[in-house]
Amino acid sequence: MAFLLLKVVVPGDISAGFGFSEAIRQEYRLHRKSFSSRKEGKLLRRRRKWNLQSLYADSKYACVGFEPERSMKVPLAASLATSAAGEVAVSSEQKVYDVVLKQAALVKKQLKSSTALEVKPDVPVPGSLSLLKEAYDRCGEVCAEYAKTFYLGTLLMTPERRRAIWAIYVWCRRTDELVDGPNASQITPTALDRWESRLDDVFAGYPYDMLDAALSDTVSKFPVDIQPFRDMIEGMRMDLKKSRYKNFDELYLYCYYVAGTVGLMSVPVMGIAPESKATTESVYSAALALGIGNQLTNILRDVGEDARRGRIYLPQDELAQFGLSDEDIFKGQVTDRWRSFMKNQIKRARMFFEEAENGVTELSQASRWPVWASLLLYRQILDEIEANDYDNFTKRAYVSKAKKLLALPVAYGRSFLIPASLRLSSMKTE
Ligand SMILES: CC(C)=CCC/C(C)=C/CC/C(C)=C/CC/C(C)=C/[C@@H]1[C@@H](COP(=O)(O)OP(=O)(O)O)[C@]1(C)CC/C=C(\C)CC/C=C(\C)CCC=C(C)C
Repeated sequence: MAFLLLKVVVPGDISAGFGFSEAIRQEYRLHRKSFSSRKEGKLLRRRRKWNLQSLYADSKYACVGFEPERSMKVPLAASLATSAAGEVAVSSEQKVYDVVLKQAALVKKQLKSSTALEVKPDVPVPGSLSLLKEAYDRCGEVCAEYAKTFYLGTLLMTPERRRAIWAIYVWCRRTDELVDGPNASQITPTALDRWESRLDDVFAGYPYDMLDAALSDTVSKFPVDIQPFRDMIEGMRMDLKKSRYKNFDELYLYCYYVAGTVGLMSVPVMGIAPESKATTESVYSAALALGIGNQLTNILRDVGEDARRGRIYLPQDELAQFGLSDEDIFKGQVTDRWRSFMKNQIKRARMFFEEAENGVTELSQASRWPVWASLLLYRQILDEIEANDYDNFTKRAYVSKAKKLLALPVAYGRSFLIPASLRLSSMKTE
């Protein structure tokens, strides 16, 4: 299958610093509060910006509880830092947050321009409807083959949303296969450029094959923007040329590219609950957080496997803070230093999941189950790493079938929770 996908794609060629400072806590609370009402959204956004400006002076990754490097403790304007060479550097979080704002604005614009998030009807061209159905069915099959639990979860969604999510899933999977599949060694930056121009064609309504046709149809019906798709390809480019991450800022950007983007692609399809009072950008931020949490977990689970491929995704400066080096990772011994380092990494990943939780309740009810399932199951991998006494060098943490089965009804139950924005606003008026 992977080979088939590849053939289609490239035809022809082939703290110590983890203290949770008061300033960070405030920003974190403020961010959570932004679920309280759309009306408050504008003000909170302005305050969030302001907070980011002030917080960036002494902290980055406000929601992450990560203490800044000392060199960042200088007044910065809107998270802009001036490098020694005089260039203005924008933090990864700010860059990514700008994408979140842009995505949220796009959806709001579409909402205003009449049709709301209603699915546009199929235009009946003789013969094309059955072809399209076949294309979507094929996407469903791929999804069921690669991600059974997730596939099951999508069955509760409305048929239009379900098939659109399958189409997005398949595009993501194919993109990932380019750099992670069996033929990854043959992938060049040029092949990725070609994949990106093919993506342009998909968005312009000129699909290359059946699976693309499903995505073409999806993006014509839902307010899905091309940017997160482009960014995912950028993440794959990054993976081709980079095997070390200096600090969390670099890792955060990578995680956004390869996983945060999935959240941004999915929300316009999943839809926000009509009764939700959350701001659109807060829901997007939560979606981003879930993607980042998933990817961080993925990285923590696969430390040994990645090291055997010569890759270390863990932030180098944080490893050094715990007296660890690349050599220690390659040796793969579970020492007390490693345990302490891992405890902090796990804590950070959990904070992203926690940030995502309120957002899930804001999604349209029928879309929540697969998202809860994904959150609960992926987060449990962190518990399994702990249960393995942090040996992620020789053991692959996994969630047993029994635990998976147990998580599904829990996820189902949670999908009936009322949106956090309603809970919080009713708490305020009581
Ligand atoms: C309901 C749901 C989970 C929807 C997302 C569906 C979708 C389009 C998934 C695409 C996933 C994919 C193939 C991404 C390619 C890049 C990649 C491989 C990312 C890693 C995923 C897991 O990979 P893999 O299958 O290889 O893992 P295993 O080794 O088998 O464990 C990632 C770790 C990231 C995936 C990111 C998400 C699933 C983000 C989900 C976020 C949302 C759906 C937003 C929800 C909304 C709110 C408001 C919280």
